Amino acid sequence: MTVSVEAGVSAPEGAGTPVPTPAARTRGLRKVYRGTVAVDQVDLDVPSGAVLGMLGPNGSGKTTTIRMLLGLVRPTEGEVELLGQKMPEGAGEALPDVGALVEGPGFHPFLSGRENLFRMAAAEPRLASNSVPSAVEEALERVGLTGAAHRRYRAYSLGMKQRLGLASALLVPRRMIVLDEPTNGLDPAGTREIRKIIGELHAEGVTVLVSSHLLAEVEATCTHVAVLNAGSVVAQGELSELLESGSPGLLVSTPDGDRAIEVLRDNRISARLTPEGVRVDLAATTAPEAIAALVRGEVAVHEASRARTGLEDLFARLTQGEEEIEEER
Ligand SMILES: Nc1ncnc2c1ncn2[C@@H]1O[C@H](COP(=O)(O)OP(=O)(O)OP(=O)(O)O)[C@@H](O)[C@H]1O
Repeated sequence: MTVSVEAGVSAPEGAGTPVPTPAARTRGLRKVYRGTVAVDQVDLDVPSGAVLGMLGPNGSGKTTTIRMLLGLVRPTEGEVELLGQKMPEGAGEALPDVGALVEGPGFHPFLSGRENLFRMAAAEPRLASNSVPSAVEEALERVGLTGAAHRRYRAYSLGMKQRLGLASALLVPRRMIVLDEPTNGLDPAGTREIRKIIGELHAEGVTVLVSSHLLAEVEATCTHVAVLNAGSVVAQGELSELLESGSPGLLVSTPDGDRAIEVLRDNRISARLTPEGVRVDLAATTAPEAIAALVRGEVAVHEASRARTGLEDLFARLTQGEEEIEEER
Protein backbone atom coordinates (compact mmCIF):
# COMPACT_ATOMS: atom_id res chain seq x y z
CA MET A 1 0.00 0.00 0.00
CA THR A 2 1.29 3.47 -0.81
CA VAL A 3 -0.12 6.70 0.52
CA SER A 4 1.18 9.91 -0.86
CA VAL A 5 0.30 13.41 0.05
CA GLU A 6 1.72 16.37 -1.83
CA ALA A 7 5.02 17.13 -0.16
CA GLY A 8 5.89 20.72 0.57
CA VAL A 9 5.74 23.23 3.38
CA SER A 10 2.37 24.95 3.46
CA ALA A 11 2.37 27.94 1.18
CA PRO A 12 -0.53 30.21 0.31
CA GLU A 13 -2.34 28.96 -2.77
CA GLY A 14 -2.60 31.03 -5.90
CA ALA A 15 -1.16 31.51 -9.33
CA GLY A 16 2.53 32.19 -9.40
CA THR A 17 3.24 30.89 -5.88
CA PRO A 18 6.83 29.70 -6.12
CA VAL A 19 7.33 26.05 -5.28
CA PRO A 20 10.04 26.01 -2.60
CA THR A 21 13.16 24.02 -3.51
CA PRO A 22 13.37 20.96 -1.30
CA ALA A 23 16.29 20.85 1.14
CA ALA A 24 16.92 17.29 0.02
CA ARG A 25 15.45 14.99 -2.58
CA THR A 26 16.16 11.55 -3.96
CA ARG A 27 14.94 9.97 -7.17
CA GLY A 28 14.94 6.25 -7.93
CA LEU A 29 17.39 5.68 -5.11
CA ARG A 30 18.56 2.09 -4.74
CA LYS A 31 21.28 0.40 -2.70
CA VAL A 32 22.18 -3.26 -2.95
CA TYR A 33 24.69 -4.83 -0.54
CA ARG A 34 25.97 -8.16 -1.86
CA GLY A 35 22.51 -9.38 -2.86
CA THR A 36 20.60 -7.56 -0.05
CA VAL A 37 18.37 -4.80 -1.36
CA ALA A 38 18.64 -2.22 1.45
CA VAL A 39 16.88 0.64 -0.37
CA ASP A 40 14.71 0.38 -3.48
CA GLN A 41 13.23 3.09 -5.72
CA VAL A 42 13.13 5.74 -3.00
CA ASP A 43 11.78 9.14 -4.09
CA LEU A 44 12.10 11.21 -0.94
CA ASP A 45 11.34 14.92 -0.64
CA VAL A 46 12.47 16.88 2.39
CA PRO A 47 10.83 20.32 2.08
CA SER A 48 12.87 23.34 3.18
CA GLY A 49 12.00 24.35 6.72
CA ALA A 50 10.25 21.05 7.50
CA VAL A 51 10.91 18.69 10.36
CA LEU A 52 10.62 15.40 8.52
CA GLY A 53 10.40 12.21 10.54
CA MET A 54 11.64 9.11 8.75
CA LEU A 55 9.84 6.15 10.26
CA GLY A 56 10.23 2.47 9.58
CA PRO A 57 10.72 -0.92 11.20
CA ASN A 58 14.24 -2.26 11.84
CA GLY A 59 16.08 -2.87 8.60
CA SER A 60 13.66 -0.83 6.47
CA GLY A 61 16.48 1.29 5.01
CA LYS A 62 16.41 4.49 7.07
CA THR A 63 20.12 4.60 7.92
CA THR A 64 21.16 3.59 4.40
CA THR A 65 18.99 6.36 2.90
CA ILE A 66 20.46 8.93 5.32
CA ARG A 67 24.01 7.75 4.54
CA MET A 68 23.36 8.16 0.80
CA LEU A 69 21.87 11.64 1.39
CA LEU A 70 25.05 12.66 3.19
CA GLY A 71 27.32 11.13 0.55
CA LEU A 72 28.70 8.55 3.01
CA VAL A 73 27.49 5.66 0.84
CA ARG A 74 27.38 5.62 -2.95
CA PRO A 75 23.98 4.59 -4.36
CA THR A 76 23.78 1.54 -6.63
CA GLU A 77 21.29 3.54 -8.73
CA GLY A 78 19.42 6.83 -8.52
CA GLU A 79 20.02 10.46 -7.72
CA VAL A 80 20.50 12.46 -4.53
CA GLU A 81 20.34 16.23 -4.12
CA LEU A 82 21.32 17.90 -0.86
CA LEU A 83 20.76 21.65 -0.51
CA GLY A 84 20.66 21.89 -4.28
CA GLN A 85 23.92 19.96 -4.78
CA LYS A 86 24.19 16.59 -6.50
CA MET A 87 25.66 14.07 -4.09
CA PRO A 88 28.24 12.74 -3.53
CA GLU A 89 29.94 15.07 -6.08
CA GLY A 90 28.68 18.26 -4.39
CA ALA A 91 29.60 17.15 -0.85
CA GLY A 92 32.22 19.89 -0.46
CA GLU A 93 29.59 22.57 -1.17
CA ALA A 94 26.63 21.11 0.69
CA LEU A 95 28.04 19.44 3.79
CA PRO A 96 29.36 22.51 5.66
CA ASP A 97 25.72 23.64 5.88
CA VAL A 98 24.54 20.26 7.18
CA GLY A 99 24.99 19.07 10.75
CA ALA A 100 24.61 15.33 11.11
CA LEU A 101 24.32 12.82 13.90
CA VAL A 102 24.84 9.38 12.38
CA GLU A 103 26.23 6.13 13.77
CA GLY A 104 29.96 6.12 14.48
CA PRO A 105 30.68 9.86 14.25
CA GLY A 106 34.41 9.16 14.71
CA PHE A 107 35.09 10.44 18.20
CA HIS A 108 38.43 9.62 19.77
CA PRO A 109 37.93 7.26 22.77
CA PHE A 110 40.81 8.63 24.88
CA LEU A 111 39.99 12.31 24.45
CA SER A 112 37.40 14.06 26.59
CA GLY A 113 34.07 15.16 25.17
CA ARG A 114 35.31 18.77 25.09
CA GLU A 115 38.61 17.83 23.39
CA ASN A 116 36.74 15.81 20.80
CA LEU A 117 34.52 18.80 20.04
CA PHE A 118 37.59 21.05 19.72
CA ARG A 119 38.96 18.64 17.07
CA MET A 120 35.64 18.66 15.22
CA ALA A 121 35.33 22.45 15.49
CA ALA A 122 38.85 22.94 14.11
CA ALA A 123 37.78 21.03 10.98
CA GLU A 124 34.67 23.21 10.44
CA PRO A 125 35.36 25.36 7.37
CA ARG A 126 32.82 28.00 8.46
CA LEU A 127 34.25 28.51 11.96
CA ALA A 128 37.05 31.06 12.51
CA SER A 129 39.70 29.73 14.90
CA ASN A 130 39.07 32.47 17.50
CA SER A 131 35.38 31.43 17.63
CA VAL A 132 36.14 27.75 18.32
CA PRO A 133 36.20 27.89 22.18
CA SER A 134 32.85 29.71 22.47
CA ALA A 135 31.25 27.47 19.81
CA VAL A 136 32.36 24.35 21.71
CA GLU A 137 31.08 25.63 25.08
CA GLU A 138 27.75 26.74 23.59
CA ALA A 139 27.22 23.36 21.89
CA LEU A 140 28.07 21.49 25.14
CA GLU A 141 25.65 23.70 27.07
CA ARG A 142 22.87 23.23 24.52
CA VAL A 143 22.96 19.44 24.82
CA GLY A 144 23.44 19.45 28.62
CA LEU A 145 26.94 17.98 28.58
CA THR A 146 28.95 20.78 30.21
CA GLY A 147 29.27 18.90 33.52
CA ALA A 148 30.67 15.76 31.87
CA ALA A 149 32.72 17.52 29.17
CA HIS A 150 36.05 16.76 30.91
CA ARG A 151 35.44 12.98 30.96
CA ARG A 152 36.93 10.65 28.37
CA TYR A 153 34.60 9.69 25.52
CA ARG A 154 35.35 6.03 26.29
CA ALA A 155 33.63 6.38 29.68
CA TYR A 156 30.49 7.99 28.22
CA SER A 157 27.14 6.21 28.35
CA LEU A 158 25.25 5.70 25.08
CA GLY A 159 23.07 8.70 25.92
CA MET A 160 26.11 10.92 26.55
CA LYS A 161 27.64 9.77 23.25
CA GLN A 162 24.39 10.73 21.51
CA ARG A 163 24.49 14.17 23.15
CA LEU A 164 28.10 14.70 22.06
CA GLY A 165 27.19 13.69 18.50
CA LEU A 166 24.36 16.23 18.58
CA ALA A 167 26.72 18.89 19.97
CA SER A 168 29.08 18.34 17.02
CA ALA A 169 26.16 18.75 14.61
CA LEU A 170 25.28 22.06 16.31
CA LEU A 171 28.79 23.60 16.38
CA VAL A 172 27.91 26.13 13.69
CA PRO A 173 24.56 27.44 12.43
CA ARG A 174 23.31 25.02 9.78
CA ARG A 175 20.68 25.07 7.07
CA MET A 176 19.89 21.43 7.70
CA ILE A 177 20.32 18.98 10.57
CA VAL A 178 20.16 15.21 10.03
CA LEU A 179 19.65 13.03 13.10
CA ASP A 180 19.68 9.23 12.87
CA GLU A 181 17.79 7.85 15.90
CA PRO A 182 18.82 10.79 18.14
CA THR A 183 16.94 9.56 21.21
CA ASN A 184 18.59 6.13 21.11
CA GLY A 185 19.93 5.45 24.62
CA LEU A 186 18.50 8.63 26.14
CA ASP A 187 16.37 8.71 29.28
CA PRO A 188 12.96 10.49 29.21
CA ALA A 189 14.53 13.80 30.27
CA GLY A 190 17.14 13.51 27.50
CA THR A 191 14.40 12.67 25.00
CA ARG A 192 12.48 15.81 26.03
CA GLU A 193 15.63 17.90 25.57
CA ILE A 194 16.10 16.56 22.04
CA ARG A 195 12.47 17.39 21.31
CA LYS A 196 13.08 20.93 22.59
CA ILE A 197 16.22 21.34 20.46
CA ILE A 198 14.36 20.13 17.35
CA GLY A 199 11.60 22.66 18.12
CA GLU A 200 14.15 25.47 18.45
CA LEU A 201 15.87 24.52 15.17
CA HIS A 202 12.48 24.47 13.42
CA ALA A 203 11.65 27.93 14.82
CA GLU A 204 14.99 29.17 13.44
CA GLY A 205 13.99 27.90 9.98
CA VAL A 206 16.47 25.00 9.94
CA THR A 207 15.34 21.90 8.01
CA VAL A 208 15.48 18.81 10.22
CA LEU A 209 15.51 15.20 9.01
CA VAL A 210 15.14 12.78 11.90
CA SER A 211 14.85 9.02 11.79
CA SER A 212 13.06 7.34 14.63
CA HIS A 213 11.14 4.28 15.62
CA LEU A 214 9.32 6.26 18.30
CA LEU A 215 5.96 7.14 16.78
CA ALA A 216 4.89 9.40 19.65
CA GLU A 217 8.15 11.31 19.27
CA VAL A 218 7.56 11.85 15.57
CA GLU A 219 3.93 12.79 16.09
CA ALA A 220 4.96 15.40 18.67
CA THR A 221 7.89 16.97 16.83
CA CYS A 222 7.50 16.54 13.06
CA THR A 223 5.66 18.56 10.43
CA HIS A 224 6.24 15.89 7.75
CA VAL A 225 6.65 12.12 7.74
CA ALA A 226 8.12 9.53 5.38
CA VAL A 227 7.31 5.92 6.19
CA LEU A 228 9.75 3.29 4.94
CA ASN A 229 9.03 -0.40 4.70
CA ALA A 230 11.34 -3.06 3.26
CA GLY A 231 13.54 -0.45 1.57
CA SER A 232 10.73 1.58 -0.04
CA VAL A 233 8.82 4.74 0.89
CA VAL A 234 5.22 3.66 1.45
CA ALA A 235 3.90 7.07 2.50
CA GLN A 236 5.18 10.61 2.73
CA GLY A 237 3.81 14.10 3.13
CA GLU A 238 2.55 16.50 5.75
CA LEU A 239 1.81 14.73 9.01
CA SER A 240 -1.64 16.28 9.42
CA GLU A 241 -2.69 15.30 5.87
CA LEU A 242 -1.35 11.77 6.20
CA LEU A 243 -3.31 11.29 9.40
CA GLU A 244 -6.48 12.51 7.68
CA SER A 245 -5.86 10.08 4.79
CA GLY A 246 -6.30 7.12 7.16
CA SER A 247 -9.46 5.05 6.84
CA PRO A 248 -12.25 5.92 9.29
CA GLY A 249 -12.49 3.76 12.37
CA LEU A 250 -14.69 2.95 15.33
CA LEU A 251 -13.28 2.39 18.79
CA VAL A 252 -15.30 -0.14 20.79
CA SER A 253 -14.89 -0.56 24.52
CA THR A 254 -15.71 -4.11 25.64
CA PRO A 255 -14.55 -6.43 28.45
CA ASP A 256 -14.01 -9.22 25.89
CA GLY A 257 -11.79 -7.88 23.12
CA ASP A 258 -10.71 -11.29 21.80
CA ARG A 259 -14.31 -12.46 21.41
CA ALA A 260 -15.19 -9.14 19.70
CA ILE A 261 -12.40 -9.63 17.14
CA GLU A 262 -13.59 -13.20 16.48
CA VAL A 263 -17.22 -12.12 15.97
CA LEU A 264 -16.22 -9.23 13.69
CA ARG A 265 -13.98 -11.49 11.58
CA ASP A 266 -16.81 -14.02 11.26
CA ASN A 267 -18.79 -11.12 9.80
CA ARG A 268 -15.89 -10.24 7.46
CA ILE A 269 -15.27 -6.96 9.32
CA SER A 270 -11.64 -5.98 9.78
CA ALA A 271 -10.66 -5.07 13.36
CA ARG A 272 -7.75 -5.25 15.74
CA LEU A 273 -7.03 -4.95 19.44
CA THR A 274 -5.42 -1.71 20.62
CA PRO A 275 -4.62 -0.54 24.16
CA GLU A 276 -7.68 1.76 23.93
CA GLY A 277 -10.11 -0.97 22.83
CA VAL A 278 -11.17 -2.81 19.67
CA ARG A 279 -10.49 -0.70 16.59
CA VAL A 280 -12.94 -1.50 13.79
CA ASP A 281 -11.97 -0.50 10.25
CA LEU A 282 -14.94 1.34 8.71
CA ALA A 283 -13.53 1.40 5.15
CA ALA A 284 -15.84 -1.45 4.07
CA THR A 285 -18.60 -1.32 6.66
CA THR A 286 -20.57 1.14 8.80
CA ALA A 287 -20.62 1.77 12.55
CA PRO A 288 -24.26 0.49 12.99
CA GLU A 289 -23.41 -2.70 11.04
CA ALA A 290 -20.32 -3.37 13.18
CA ILE A 291 -22.20 -2.72 16.45
CA ALA A 292 -25.14 -4.89 15.32
CA ALA A 293 -22.72 -7.75 14.52
CA LEU A 294 -21.20 -7.47 17.99
CA VAL A 295 -24.61 -7.42 19.70
CA ARG A 296 -25.75 -10.46 17.64
CA GLY A 297 -22.57 -12.21 18.74
CA GLU A 298 -23.45 -11.42 22.38
CA VAL A 299 -20.44 -9.19 22.92
CA ALA A 300 -21.05 -6.53 25.60
CA VAL A 301 -20.48 -3.11 24.03
CA HIS A 302 -19.84 -0.56 26.79
CA GLU A 303 -19.02 2.34 24.54
CA ALA A 304 -18.38 3.06 20.85
CA SER A 305 -16.79 6.23 19.51
CA ARG A 306 -15.15 7.54 16.36
CA ALA A 307 -11.47 6.45 16.37
CA ARG A 308 -8.85 9.10 15.77
CA THR A 309 -6.29 7.91 13.22
CA GLY A 310 -3.04 8.18 15.10
CA LEU A 311 0.38 7.77 13.59
CA GLU A 312 0.60 4.36 15.25
CA ASP A 313 -2.47 3.26 13.38
CA LEU A 314 -1.20 4.58 10.05
CA PHE A 315 2.19 2.98 10.66
CA ALA A 316 0.64 -0.40 11.51
CA ARG A 317 -1.42 -0.34 8.32
CA LEU A 318 1.49 0.66 6.11
CA THR A 319 4.15 -1.64 7.48
CA GLN A 320 2.30 -4.84 8.37
CA GLY A 321 3.18 -7.82 6.17
CA GLU A 322 0.89 -9.19 3.49
CA GLU A 323 0.41 -12.37 5.55
CA GLU A 324 -1.00 -10.38 8.47
CA ILE A 325 -3.38 -8.57 6.13
CA GLU A 326 -4.47 -11.95 4.74
CA GLU A 327 -5.01 -13.22 8.27
CA GLU A 328 -7.21 -10.24 9.04
CA ARG A 329 -9.56 -11.03 6.18
N1 LIG B 1 27.04 -2.23 5.19
C1 LIG B 1 26.08 -3.13 4.97
N2 LIG B 1 26.37 -4.35 4.45
C2 LIG B 1 25.40 -5.25 4.21
N3 LIG B 1 24.08 -5.04 4.46
C3 LIG B 1 23.73 -3.87 5.00
C4 LIG B 1 24.71 -2.85 5.27
N4 LIG B 1 24.05 -1.77 5.79
C5 LIG B 1 22.73 -2.11 5.84
N5 LIG B 1 22.54 -3.36 5.35
C6 LIG B 1 21.24 -4.06 5.24
O1 LIG B 1 20.34 -3.20 4.57
C7 LIG B 1 19.03 -3.27 5.16
C8 LIG B 1 18.61 -1.87 5.60
O2 LIG B 1 19.41 -1.48 6.72
P1 LIG B 1 19.34 -0.05 7.42
O3 LIG B 1 20.38 -0.04 8.50
O4 LIG B 1 19.41 1.01 6.38
O5 LIG B 1 17.88 -0.06 8.04
P2 LIG B 1 17.26 0.83 9.20
O6 LIG B 1 15.86 1.13 8.79
O7 LIG B 1 18.15 1.99 9.49
O8 LIG B 1 17.25 -0.18 10.41
P3 LIG B 1 17.38 0.08 12.01
O9 LIG B 1 16.11 0.74 12.44
O10 LIG B 1 17.50 -1.32 12.54
O11 LIG B 1 18.60 0.91 12.23
C9 LIG B 1 19.13 -4.30 6.27
O12 LIG B 1 18.70 -5.53 5.73
C10 LIG B 1 20.60 -4.34 6.60
O13 LIG B 1 20.96 -5.60 7.10
